[in-house]
Amino acid sequence: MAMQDTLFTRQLPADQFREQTDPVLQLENINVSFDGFQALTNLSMRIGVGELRCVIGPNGAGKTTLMDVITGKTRPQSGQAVYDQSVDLLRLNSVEVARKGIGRKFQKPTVFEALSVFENLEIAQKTHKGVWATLRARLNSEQRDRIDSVLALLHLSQERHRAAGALSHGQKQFLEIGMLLVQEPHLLLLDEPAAGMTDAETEYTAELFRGLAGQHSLMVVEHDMGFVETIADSVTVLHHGQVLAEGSLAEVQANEQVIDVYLGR
Ligand SMILES: Nc1ncnc2c1ncn2[C@@H]1O[C@H](COP(=O)(O)OP(=O)(O)OP(=O)(O)O)[C@@H](O)[C@H]1O
Repeated sequence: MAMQDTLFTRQLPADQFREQTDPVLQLENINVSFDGFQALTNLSMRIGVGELRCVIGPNGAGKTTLMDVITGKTRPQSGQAVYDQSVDLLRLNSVEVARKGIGRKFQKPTVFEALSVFENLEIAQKTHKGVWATLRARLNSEQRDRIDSVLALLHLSQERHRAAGALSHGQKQFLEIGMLLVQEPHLLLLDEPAAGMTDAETEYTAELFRGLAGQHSLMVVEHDMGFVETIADSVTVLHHGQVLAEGSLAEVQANEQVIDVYLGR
């Protein structure tokens, strides 16, 4: 069995009937305003099962607000957000959203610096299951195997006993992705994952995401167009809180409005 297979989200009985075209996430006419400022306007988009979607757009376009809505941090004034075709995300808080299988990585890595790499993954795995009380309990072999595969996948096996604070910036970013993967998410939201990485780390991140897609659905917010070009199945361009264009990378790159507001001539 390939390592990637062992990382597959535990299948639900219904999964065998699902197609990649089934939406894992459906947003319909989302509106968010802050004190009268309209941050998202009638925003609709859907992400398919196993799809790798990049979201691009100028500063202030609403990319972070979009992720905040999906993860229960910001409540829209109106609209619908349905996960996995049945879960109404707008009724859930951030913790409940995470438990449903939506993992989010913020731009700045937030690992526990004083703990080892392994302990960071262990805590992520245990707290996800809501078992703070049993934090001292030993991991079962399945959990340990999963941590080992995640360490290998992220090229962190050699660092397992090192304090997370001693890792390079790029390695911390990988560790944080690992902290999501041990929770077996269906949908991963990643905010500028390649920011501050070396060229080699960026290249490996691209390879990693390509490997994760198919087994997980990914929404990647990214400014680095080179990175977007290497990973994107499909791209959504946001502008002034609205979807300006959506399609394959080639399609959005050829779109005159996208060139004007974002890519430049
Ligand atoms: N809590 C808030 N209160 C008021 N305005 C906000 C709030 N959060 C976001 N905004 C505004 O909403 C708009 C969209 O912001 P958002 O952070 O979603 O954009 P972004 O596309 O993520 O930008 P960047 O690429 O700079 O991260 C911005 O004009 C921002 O100033």
